Amino acid sequence: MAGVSKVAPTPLLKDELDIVIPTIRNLDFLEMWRPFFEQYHLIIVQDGDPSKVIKVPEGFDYELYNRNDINRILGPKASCISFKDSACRCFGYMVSKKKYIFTIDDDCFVAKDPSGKDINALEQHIKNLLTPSTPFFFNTLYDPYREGADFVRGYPFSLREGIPTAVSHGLWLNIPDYDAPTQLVKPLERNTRFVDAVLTIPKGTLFPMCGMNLAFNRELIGPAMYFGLMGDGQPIGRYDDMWAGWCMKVICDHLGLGVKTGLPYIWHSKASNPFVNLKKEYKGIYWQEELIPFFQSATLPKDCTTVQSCYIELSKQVKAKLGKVDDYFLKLADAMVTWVEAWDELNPSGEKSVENGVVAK
Ligand SMILES: O=c1ccn([C@@H]2O[C@H](COP(=O)(O)OP(=O)(O)O[C@H]3OC[C@H](O)[C@H](O)[C@H]3O)[C@@H](O)[C@H]2O)c(=O)[nH]1
Ligand SMILES: [Mn+2]
Repeated sequence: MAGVSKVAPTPLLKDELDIVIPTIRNLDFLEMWRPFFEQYHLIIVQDGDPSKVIKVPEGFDYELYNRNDINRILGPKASCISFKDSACRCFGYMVSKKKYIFTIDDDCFVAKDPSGKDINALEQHIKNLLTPSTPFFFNTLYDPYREGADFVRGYPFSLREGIPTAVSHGLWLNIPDYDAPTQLVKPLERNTRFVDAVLTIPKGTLFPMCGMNLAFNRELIGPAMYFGLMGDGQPIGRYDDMWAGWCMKVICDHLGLGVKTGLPYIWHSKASNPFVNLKKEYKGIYWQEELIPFFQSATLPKDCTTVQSCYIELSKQVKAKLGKVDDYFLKLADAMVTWVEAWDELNPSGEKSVENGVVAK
């Protein structure tokens, strides 16, 4: 029948996916997401003062962890989980028992597409994660697995099967995720451009991963999604997701896993204070000129076939090569090891080898 879509509906994955929210405030923002989120289990990571009561709207199924809970559950290993920084969200990844994670900030709302339709960001992330990635050869018509698109002429047929997708990186309308200097120079700039595309990030290419609107396959890449030590007592902030993205991408490239960016958009409503952000970011702005070459040249041995072994190997290289940049990286390298140890303690199902993107049973 004309006009009837033959495309199978996107699976809800409602029993296979947790939504992780880092927060310091009441979660009224969930009211706007209710049609899309109400069927899912939420993991709320409450940052800051544990005695503060976080109000969650009625009807949501959730577990909430504050700093006392993190300390109780992890004991001394809690030292690897940031305090007073959104990086604390990674604790939610660790305690989840589900195959997929979607993490979103509490100042991110439902955006509308150019037709005015509400965007179900979660549905789009699920589509991105359930369809393969194509990091080895660029498809100029963007996502070839999308309805109404395909591989273009000249695309090798031997590469059209693609590889499993580990990470889906969404974007933001309204307040873009700019660094503090850019925010200061362009305080009124708003992102109004809706680009209707999903791209695989090519193998060997790093990217700035933002944790605001992010989903991933926890079974494929979970142990690499450590949002590095930031916030209270740390010399840097707002590089937690960047650190995770660089470590994750090196490991995905090594194990044959894919990373996508683009749709879905959320509406980012609140610009955080650029002066506060500058204080948090400034060391990262010059450190990253040494960090990026490190990650660009990082190689992992063939016998690193699990995410955990890759991550431990990467932590050794961080300690050996970035300690000269600042002692902070010696501490971060140790925290990376603590994170994996804590992950394995809470997820005793054991390390799984990943060969060319396929998890060994
Ligand atoms: O100490 C804190 C501060 C905030 N949170 C929670 O983290 C989420 C992001 O906070 P906010 O929207 O205020 O900051 P942004 O600058 O917009 O965040 C971006 O940059 C920093 C991070 O990389 C973040 O992922 C980016 O989105 C929000 O849910 C707060 O409640 C916290 O847990 N602890
Ligand atoms: Mn925000």
